[in-house]
Amino acid sequence: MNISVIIRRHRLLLGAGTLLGLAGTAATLVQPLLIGGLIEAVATDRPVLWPIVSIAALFAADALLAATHFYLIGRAGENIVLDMRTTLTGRLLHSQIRAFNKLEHGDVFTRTVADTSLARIALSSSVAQIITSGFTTIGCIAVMAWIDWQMLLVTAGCLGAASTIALGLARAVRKAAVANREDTSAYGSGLLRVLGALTTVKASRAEQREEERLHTLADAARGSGIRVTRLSAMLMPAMNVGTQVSLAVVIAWGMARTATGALPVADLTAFIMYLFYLVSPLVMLFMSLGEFQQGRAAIDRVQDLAAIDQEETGDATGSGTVAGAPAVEFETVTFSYSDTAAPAVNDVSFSLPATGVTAIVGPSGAGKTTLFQLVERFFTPDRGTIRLAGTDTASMPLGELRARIGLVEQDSPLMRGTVRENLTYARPDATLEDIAEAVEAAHLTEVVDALPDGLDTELGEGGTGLSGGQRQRLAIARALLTRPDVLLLDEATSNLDSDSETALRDAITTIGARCQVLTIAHRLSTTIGADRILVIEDGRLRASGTHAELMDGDTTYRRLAGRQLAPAGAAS
Ligand SMILES: Nc1ncnc2c1ncn2[C@@H]1O[C@H](COP(=O)(O)OP(=O)(O)OP(=O)(O)O)[C@@H](O)[C@H]1O
Repeated sequence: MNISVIIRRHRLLLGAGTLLGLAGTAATLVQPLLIGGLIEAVATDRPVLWPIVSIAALFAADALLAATHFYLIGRAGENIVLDMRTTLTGRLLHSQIRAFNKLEHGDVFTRTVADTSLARIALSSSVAQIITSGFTTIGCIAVMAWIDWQMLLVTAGCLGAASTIALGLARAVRKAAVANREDTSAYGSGLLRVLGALTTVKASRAEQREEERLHTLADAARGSGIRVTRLSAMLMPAMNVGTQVSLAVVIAWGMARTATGALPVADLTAFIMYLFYLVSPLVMLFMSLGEFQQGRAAIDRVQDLAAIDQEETGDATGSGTVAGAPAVEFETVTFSYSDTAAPAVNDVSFSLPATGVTAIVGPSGAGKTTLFQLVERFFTPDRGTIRLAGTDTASMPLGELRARIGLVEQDSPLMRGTVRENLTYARPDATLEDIAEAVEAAHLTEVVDALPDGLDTELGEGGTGLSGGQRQRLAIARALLTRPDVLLLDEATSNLDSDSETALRDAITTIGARCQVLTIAHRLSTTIGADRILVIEDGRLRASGTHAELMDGDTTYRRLAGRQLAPAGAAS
């Protein structure tokens, strides 16, 4: 994301808002001169109607310009934040899984929600404020010098000292505010971490410990927040003292000079009014500079996140299928998660026909899930080729590749929403007949019929409201709705009751008749019923065959089958 491109896109609104702000400032600056003129007219007995009308018109113009300036800059700011958030969410959704896995979710949340807001303030109101306050400050000083340069020197001395203190304070406020943002972000991340595993926290009786940890984090945020308030609280009084001292000096010296006739009363009044007008823009200038600095730090954080590596979507050169080709083919595929790690998949080759059930078995950490990640192109192989219906997946458009595959993960992520919304997530245009067919193939018809509102039953976060087995079969039905050529299924390791287990096995058999089902099997009943079994160990394909063949010929399979297959303590 390029911030200057985003600003350029909104330059019209920002420019118009700033121009109106400047016009409003000019209107403010003329006011004391006109009031001085009015005083002079009264003093010299000249007609006062015209000065009064001009002052009233100027007040009205000032109010109108200020309101329009505020609205336009606010609107530009909201447009900028929308632009940044839309770009960021797009970049995150299309990011490479490898890069995304490295991110801390709480931090992503803070950058997307809070930092974009700070960036908005910096890019819209702070910049506009710096320009208009700067203009007012320079304008006031210029007019004051024109009225009486000696009194300006006195004022500059007093206000200059106060400004130096204020500048130091503004810098300290900025530093403290950055620390406060980091502390708040740490509390947010901590909270997200705990809420994401609330059942584990409860089961581990860690509520008290987590409460204390979160309290410590929240307390750190309170501490830095109080520091921001303490420093900000001194900013205004520092400027006020400067103003009061300069005001006292200007009034005393000015009155003495008016008494001798060296300074007209109207000039003294105008000078004092400019002195008042000068203070608030000066404070605003310092505060806006501080805000802008804070915003710049936020912009850096947003830009950092937006630079996340993107998935290659691929071109159309790899489209299409080759008639009669195997559904899935691995040819000497090798893949490591990092340069230093041992290969998670090592020189694996196999070929699977258009239909049937293939079970993958192997000890925990053998590389079974990694095979799925490679088929989906969440990661790309270091060596070798993966083909889907005869076409190299590396050259296939990503959308086409994933449309041909159905993926059902072990913990079957369902989302908050109705059963129907969950089912049609990958195919929102599915008809009622399509839904009924997929639900039937996943052996879920009776379950859905028994739900209080059928397909319209609301599920909780992560699909709560259904049993683990039902959740996984719902995920299978969801995958089936896209009519995939290949269904990748990571069987749940959790113990299913015998009804659920039978339903799952029957569903796999039914679906195996219409596409290739590649399942990471944790149950003996699945491998016994499979057309072929691939035994994976240490990333290598060590054997393949039917249950009977492998029981005879492969020691690893025999050992796993003896343990009923699910790797002991598997937690993948
Ligand atoms: N995202 C990742 N980053 C780095 N290493 C990983 C990642 N995912 C898996 N690994 C490593 O790759 C190897 C294979 O993991 P994989 O998840 O494919 O095994 P698995 O056979 O599916 O295991 P399980 O049966 O326990 O689910 C393991 O050594 C694991 O530590």
